[in-house]
Amino acid sequence: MSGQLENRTLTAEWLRQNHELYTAATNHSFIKSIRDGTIDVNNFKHWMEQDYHFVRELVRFVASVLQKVPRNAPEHDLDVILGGLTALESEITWFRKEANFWQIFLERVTLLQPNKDYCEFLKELEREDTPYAAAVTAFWLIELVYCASFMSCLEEDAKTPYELVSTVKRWGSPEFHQYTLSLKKLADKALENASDAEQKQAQKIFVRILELELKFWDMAGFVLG
Ligand SMILES: Cc1ncc(C[n+]2csc(CCO)c2C)c(N)n1
Repeated sequence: MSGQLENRTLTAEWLRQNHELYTAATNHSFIKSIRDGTIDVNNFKHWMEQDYHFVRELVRFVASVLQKVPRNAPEHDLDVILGGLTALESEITWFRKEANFWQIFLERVTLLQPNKDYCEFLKELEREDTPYAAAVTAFWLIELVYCASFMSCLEEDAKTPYELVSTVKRWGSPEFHQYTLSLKKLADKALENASDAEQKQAQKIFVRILELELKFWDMAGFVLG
């Protein structure tokens, strides 16, 4: 019963409506190459150096979501977002440690256009005129794409290379999946309380994020000489 009820939420409806784009963003050839063990390590390094800088911008975005949590919301709602924000600190530490292992110099990275475009979009979402409903929906989806992508690399028949297992466990773990479900609940609750115009705005942002995620993976495929 709960499954059926869950499917009537707006987030579930938008996932259905954008099934093709969502599948493209979560079954990308980059992820498939990790899953089947054929990944070129240079592609992986390339993704990692770009993603580190993206995650740094994401810190500001998540802080903006935190500020928008309505004051009359249950305490738990603020705690969920705060948990996401604090998790980013260990995320950044992890990136630095991994970068050391892979001999990546994070401070020398040139941001590529798809990354710049995504960070610019985050800046738009950080603005005060982006309502909470749209912002928390965006946050949920950004996390979901990574969770769904990396979960596939942990399936029983996956041949994920040993050196990448710790990476895929970060985002493909059951704990992280639970976290994305907590965010989904917050997003659906906020969307239910939002006006039609705000719902439409959130829906547009939803599609834009899937497009940007797809382009971000595409970027990982290009290895600079
Ligand atoms: C392009 C891009 N999109 C989404 C994520 C996902 N993500 C960002 S931070 C974080 C951990 C939160 O605790 C996760 C899962 C990413 N890294 N890069």
